[in-house]
Amino acid sequence: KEKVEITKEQQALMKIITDAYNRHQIPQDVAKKLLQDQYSAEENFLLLTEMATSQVQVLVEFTKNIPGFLSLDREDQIALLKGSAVEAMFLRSAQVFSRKMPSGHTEVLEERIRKSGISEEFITPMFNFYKSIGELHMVQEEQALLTTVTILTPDRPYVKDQQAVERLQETMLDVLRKLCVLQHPQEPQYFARLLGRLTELRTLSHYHTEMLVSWRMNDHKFTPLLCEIWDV
Ligand SMILES: O=C(NC1CCCCC1)[C@H](C1CCCCC1)n1c(-c2ccc(-n3cccn3)nc2)nc2cc(F)c(F)cc21
Repeated sequence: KEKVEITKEQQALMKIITDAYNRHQIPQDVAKKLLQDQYSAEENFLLLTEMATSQVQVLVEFTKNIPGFLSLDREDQIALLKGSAVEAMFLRSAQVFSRKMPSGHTEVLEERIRKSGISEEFITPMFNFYKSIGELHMVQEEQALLTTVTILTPDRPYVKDQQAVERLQETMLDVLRKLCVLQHPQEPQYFARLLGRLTELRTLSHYHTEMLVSWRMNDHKFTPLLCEIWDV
């Protein structure tokens, strides 16, 4: 039975990433807003575009704290951000949905999102993903590292130096693997389950353009930043 040990530098790396992840929360708590009031499809769409725009800005700040990210080729940094922004947004949405809330709140939140204007066909896969993330009961270090691993995906479109990204991602995967073994000793397959969610996340993210244009309203407006990031 090999003894799993997180080295001093891996400890330091995890602290930098987790602190950065927690520092860059979304300004106002979208869940609280959705629990307070019921909004029209237009208002919900505007809320989504506002939240998504600020999430991209938060993501850019977060990546600056990933050791080694700023040493990557500048254009590759952009390609990684563009390629992971939608996945990072769904991952953060899943983490918001999975937060412990007073009893009954999650049900109200789910109902508000179901009725927000998203077309029916995407509701099930989205909530299946949210619930599968919730079942993992990730600690914040795991959440931060999972987002980092998602950002450092070497095979995003237009990445030139994939090996450099692969080396960074492997560094993060090694820490995440050890953390999973230490945090979930009863579940030797936990790390594999965690990575399996990234496959589910990529599939869900394939729908996002269709989800946007099928939002139950006319004349969908996007911010310039979202036009860059979302293929709309
Ligand atoms: O604001 C949200 N998510 C943000 C984004 C940035 C980071 C923090 C959360 C939305 C929200 C905007 C208002 C209407 C109702 C949905 N949200 C979503 C969501 C829904 C659809 C999409 N789409 C992406 C492409 C097409 N649809 N993205 C996120 N899931 C959520 C889960 C929550 F617990 C939850 F609280 C909100 C959530």
